[in-house]
Amino acid sequence: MKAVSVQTSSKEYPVLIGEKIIHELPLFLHNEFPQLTKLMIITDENIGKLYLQDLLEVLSDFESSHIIVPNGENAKTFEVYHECLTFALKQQLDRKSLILAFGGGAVGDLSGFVAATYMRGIPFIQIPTTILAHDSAVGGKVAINHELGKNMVGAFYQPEAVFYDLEYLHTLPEREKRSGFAEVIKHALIHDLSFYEELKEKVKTIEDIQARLIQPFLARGIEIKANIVGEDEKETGKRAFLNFGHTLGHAVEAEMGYGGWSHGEAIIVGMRYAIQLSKKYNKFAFNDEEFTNWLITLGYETEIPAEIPAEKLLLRMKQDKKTIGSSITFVLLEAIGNPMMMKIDDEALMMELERFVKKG
Ligand SMILES: NC(=O)c1ccc[n+]([C@@H]2O[C@H](COP(=O)([O-])OP(=O)(O)OC[C@H]3O[C@@H](n4cnc5c(N)ncnc54)[C@H](O)[C@@H]3O)[C@@H](O)[C@H]2O)c1
Ligand SMILES: O=C(O)C(=O)C[C@@H](O)[C@H](O)[C@H](O)COP(=O)(O)O
Ligand SMILES: [Zn+2]
Repeated sequence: MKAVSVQTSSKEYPVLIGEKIIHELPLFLHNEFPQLTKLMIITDENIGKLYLQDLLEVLSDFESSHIIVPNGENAKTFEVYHECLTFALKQQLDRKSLILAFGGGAVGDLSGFVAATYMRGIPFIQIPTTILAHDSAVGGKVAINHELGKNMVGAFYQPEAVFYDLEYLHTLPEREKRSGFAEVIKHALIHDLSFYEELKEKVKTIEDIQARLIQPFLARGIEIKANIVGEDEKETGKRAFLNFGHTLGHAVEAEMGYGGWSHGEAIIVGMRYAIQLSKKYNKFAFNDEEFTNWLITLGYETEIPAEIPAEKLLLRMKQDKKTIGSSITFVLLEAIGNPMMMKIDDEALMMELERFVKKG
């Protein structure tokens, strides 16, 4: 088992990573929450079928209820958020109750937002089940989507702990492995050249993204994220680096209809775009061709579907949370491991966007 401590100004908590570590949860609850009244598990249809029964057995000492929400981005809606609050009220959760977010990033973001707002905040624990969730379960960004923008309604609200049991990863479909690995690549690009080189060396095909092999990469990604969030919990400065690739990525997700492209698929294209901007406006020396070929071998889309007009993406990017006034601010790289922020004007962005839209 590996443990990473996240130390933010609002809360310190452990991220426990390893196979079968879910069995440590009851003791943690007994020790840390001696007055615990009820548990409410929020999970989705897939995880509900695969693992809910096991989790209920692990938690048999506790009074618990569960709600099953739709899979994927369909969980991050106002309707589902409202249903969760209604369920919590009907179950009479109180301020000594605790929510368990059991699933991928969508369940984690939704459940965290429910926990942050129910009775003005009750504790929650993340039990991530995807590769991507090495990112989403850590750092306390919780949110639901609005049709006008991704994660537009949310909070910074840290979990009490993250129990990352890697056994769950064995059932992940290939597409979800790929999606999650995109955030691992992001962590390497913004923070650590040798980590990036190691990823290229060890992950040559999608089959290499397996639970056992990926464990140290997930732990490394979590350490990188924990360090950044520890310094800047509420994104007043360097936390924005974790948004590398997301300005265009979120625009693509929204424009494709949430869930049309997965989060990781969209930020791969977003990172390629930010890399091009970095080369052009920030003297970033980078072998883009080699990077793109690696992504293609791993099965990623590297271009934006032709049916999405560049103008619409530009408008979406203007609603990015890093935009101040009407200036779109990008996370660019000076070198691998050396990110910075830069405002880029619309004309330059449009010019570069045209290159990323798939030619019919
Ligand atoms: N809060 C943050 O800091 C942060 C960071 C990154 C991403 N996110 C958000 O996370 C979401 C994406 O997360 P995700 O990729 O984990 O997606 P997800 O939660 O939508 O899960 C993806 C799919 O995989 C299925 N699944 C999950 N675990 C499984 C398992 N072990 N076996 C089989 N199937 C499984 C789910 O049911 C779903 O259909 C996006 O909404 C994104 O915006 C948040
Ligand atoms: O934790 C962060 O900070 C991130 O930016 C991590 C991102 O991978 C994640 O997708 C996050 O939800 C994006 O945040 P947003 O503020 O752009 O919605
Ligand atoms: Zn992300």
